Amino acid sequence: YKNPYYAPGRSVNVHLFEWKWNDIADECERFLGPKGFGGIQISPPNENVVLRTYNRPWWERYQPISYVLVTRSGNEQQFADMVQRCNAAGVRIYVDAVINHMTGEPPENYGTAGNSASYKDWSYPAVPYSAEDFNWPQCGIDGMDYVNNASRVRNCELVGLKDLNQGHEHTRKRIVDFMNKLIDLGVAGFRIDAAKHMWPNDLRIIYDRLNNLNRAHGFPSNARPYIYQEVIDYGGEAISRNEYTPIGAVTEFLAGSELSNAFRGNNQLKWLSSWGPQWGLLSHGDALTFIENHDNERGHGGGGGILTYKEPRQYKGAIAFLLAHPYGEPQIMSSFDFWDSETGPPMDRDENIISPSINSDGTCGNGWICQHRWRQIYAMVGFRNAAGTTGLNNWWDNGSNQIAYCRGGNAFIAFNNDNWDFNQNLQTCLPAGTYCDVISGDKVNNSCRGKMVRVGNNGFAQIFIGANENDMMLAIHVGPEV
Ligand SMILES: O=C(NCCCOc1c(-c2ccc(O)c(O)c2)oc2cc(O)cc(O)c2c1=O)[C@@H]1CCCN1C(=O)/C=C/c1ccc(O)c(O)c1
Ligand SMILES: [Ca+2]
Repeated sequence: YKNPYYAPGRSVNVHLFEWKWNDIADECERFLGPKGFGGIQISPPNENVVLRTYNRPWWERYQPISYVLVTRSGNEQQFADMVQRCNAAGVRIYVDAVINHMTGEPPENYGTAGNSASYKDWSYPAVPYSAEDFNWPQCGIDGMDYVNNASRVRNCELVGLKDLNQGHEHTRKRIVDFMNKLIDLGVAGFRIDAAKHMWPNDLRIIYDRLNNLNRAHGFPSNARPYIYQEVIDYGGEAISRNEYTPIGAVTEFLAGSELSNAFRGNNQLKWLSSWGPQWGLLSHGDALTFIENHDNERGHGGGGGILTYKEPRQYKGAIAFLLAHPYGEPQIMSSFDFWDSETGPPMDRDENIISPSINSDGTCGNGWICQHRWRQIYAMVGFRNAAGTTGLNNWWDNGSNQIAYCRGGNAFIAFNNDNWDFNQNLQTCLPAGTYCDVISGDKVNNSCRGKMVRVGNNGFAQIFIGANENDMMLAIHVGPEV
């Protein structure tokens, strides 16, 4: 359950938050495939409640009405078409699975597929779920439960959302059928939303009933779905992410909080020489790493001070470090612009999601940020692919915020977060030759749009990063990006 089954040579997952299936399929063929992305996390594909009263907040997609595959992102046929086209382009699809709960008791009682629910009777007829499928007695999780009552965190309601009982056979069957349908359509795995709120043993039983990945989509035989479990755990709670690592990978929130802290300048970059489990992070094979996610980029997913696209220079630096370092399975966020913690995706007056527009320089418009299309970010996807399975070697630092390291003999990166120039003759570990710094400009048929770096026969090169340059890092690597 810990293998993403990326196509050969690919290594990075991008969360295309709230994108429509048709737009994702197009993006796989026109950008993500060619640029060497490994996979996409998509928004929950199952019917969610229509929260018109709150002006369609982003979190309505985390309030299920049924497992019917119709949302504002598209219908089942468009979903199947997206998976088929993305797999054909070498890009995997991971589904955000909301299986801890259904809706609460919002003013509306119908969903994006037009199905209704009657909350008073605990009835969700389009699944179908009834009272027996939920945890009793009805109770609410309060703040203190997170600290000292693990059972209530699992068996009580998260912000009033009706809490399913994954220990009940019928409920399990409905969940397993939902996930197996997606596997048979060709997806490579799942993000398990709110995993902290479900018993690990119930989850294990559910995972073990999932089908092997569909070989018609290019997966090897007996390939188990990739499972990464959302467990928000900064320490100090009754529930530990270590309860979930035996059954799948886990979202490592400390990666984002620690790298945000370091690249904000609150911790010297030199300390990152020991980055990984020595920092208290999960072991390598268990960790899905990221800077920010769809929840904490809005500032209330805990951890505070997480870097987002709103602070581009430090943000790009932190992402470059995350992607350049061998630790973890990294995921990057691709957001729409927001100005408060509720804002939903860009929509027209009929509340349909508006597609991203693609500008002539390759960036997005129509309210979409498309971080994955920022040169400094997609360049680091190519860097990580080129680094492959190599480790980290030849670490160098200046004792404060200038650092550099190699990935085997394949790649070299340097960072300057001090306020004076980085100007050093360093070992790049690369074969002699001329390389383009992929951060400062694209490499276009063997000429550099940005800086050029000349590596001598001994692997050394003069590395310069001015303190006031647009970006704080310089990255060079061998071979193709894909
Ligand atoms: O103020 C809110 N929520 C209370 C604070 C955040 O608590 C939530 C957590 C949560 C937060 C911190 C934890 O340590 C934890 O164990 C759980 O996970 C969720 C997962 C869901 O599928 C749906 C939800 O409504 C939530 C949620 O409200 C607003 C209004 C309702 C939705 N919401 C939100 O803020 C929605 C947040 C949300 C939605 C989806 C997610 O995957 C997520 O991580 C957070
Ligand atoms: Ca629960």
